Amino acid sequence: MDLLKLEKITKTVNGTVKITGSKSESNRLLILQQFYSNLEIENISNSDDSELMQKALANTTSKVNIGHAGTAMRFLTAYFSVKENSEIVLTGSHRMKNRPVKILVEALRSLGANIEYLEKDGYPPLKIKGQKLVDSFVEIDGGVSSQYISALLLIAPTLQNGLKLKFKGKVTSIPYIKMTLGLLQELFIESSWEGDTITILPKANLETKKVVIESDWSSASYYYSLVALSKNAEVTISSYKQNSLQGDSVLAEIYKNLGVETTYKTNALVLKNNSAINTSYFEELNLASAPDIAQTIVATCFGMGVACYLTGLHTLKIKETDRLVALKNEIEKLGGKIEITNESLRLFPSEKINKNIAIATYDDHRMAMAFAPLALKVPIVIEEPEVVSKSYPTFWLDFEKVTR
Ligand SMILES: O=C(O)C1=C[C@@H](OP(=O)(O)O)[C@@H](O)[C@H](O)C1
Ligand SMILES: C=C(OP(=O)(O)O)C(=O)O
Repeated sequence: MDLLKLEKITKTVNGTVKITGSKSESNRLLILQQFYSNLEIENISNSDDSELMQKALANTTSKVNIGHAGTAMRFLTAYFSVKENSEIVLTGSHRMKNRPVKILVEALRSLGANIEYLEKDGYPPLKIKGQKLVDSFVEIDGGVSSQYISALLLIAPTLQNGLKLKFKGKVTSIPYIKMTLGLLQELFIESSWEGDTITILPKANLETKKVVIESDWSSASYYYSLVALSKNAEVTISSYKQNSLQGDSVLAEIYKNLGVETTYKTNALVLKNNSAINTSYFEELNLASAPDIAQTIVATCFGMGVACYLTGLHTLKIKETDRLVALKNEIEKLGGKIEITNESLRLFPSEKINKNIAIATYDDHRMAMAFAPLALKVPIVIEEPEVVSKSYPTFWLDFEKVTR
């Protein structure tokens, strides 16, 4: 097993880092580029998930393997369903074969798609025969993963009559749906969201258009954590926009309560530690809109000895790993006290952190990156550190740059 031993960081965290483009925006725009070939994209993410997406779209064989990339799996299921005269087997890693796609497959089938399960009912691998979908109304459960909704919205403008999508029940991870609508809007595709229904109008062609992708906000979370855990720290990260399409930009507000001040300076974020902590903010924090930063927040709060009660975590169990269980296991190894349910997590304040603990990462990039900043408190070991490449391949180089 590969291990990365991180000595205790003694330096004040300081430096400048350029972070790759948002993987969520990249994977949406890559799909849209297939439909609108004069769309130009700049600052595409260099993450494994976006590289796998590009490879899949360029594929000329009968099988595509998208590894651990959830967005690629879901968006490509919709994409291959409308790619006329194509026939493809879409598969992924062992974990991907256990991440559900039934809600999306049923919605696509109701629009006329031809999709078959090759192993377990409701899960990849899928055999997809692409064809013209004639229907333009779909009803879908929005409470399990917003990726199913985004997948449908991405193909919607190519359908003859566009799409009316009606939600059954609650909707989760809403900012990701808004991101999809925001990108469609940038391509002059008209949409509306009224009550429980999203309507997308058809669009056949696009005038030449360039979109510059903002850097990844989920990746920024690890710098927020480093700055929160290090007095006098100052880190500049680029390139960010003042009006982000990424819901994880809520980090600026959340970490303000952990003593991190964010300033925008010509496309960059300057993060400074001002030690002004507001522990009551964490008495109940609902993360249904920003599930990917839950691990970072738990690790920061643990390192700072701040109690937190996080709710809205119902999607964490079906991500790269069951993130609730993974967090419980690793925080307990470090000597912390933590309780979990299927949708919430309670961390108790702790003063002591065990040294030289090997953190298991469960094929989950965010477990590795979220726990690394704890090296500011104790020497710590990260197992299988290369997992970071799923979203942030140069993470360890950048981490080194600001901490050593
Ligand atoms: O649409 C997207 O780009 C994403 C949506 C979220 O998933 P869920 O909607 O399943 O929570 C998020 O966790 C994932 O990392 C990326
Ligand atoms: C959940 C994530 O990704 P995905 O669902 O796209 O695999 C993530 O990046 O944290």
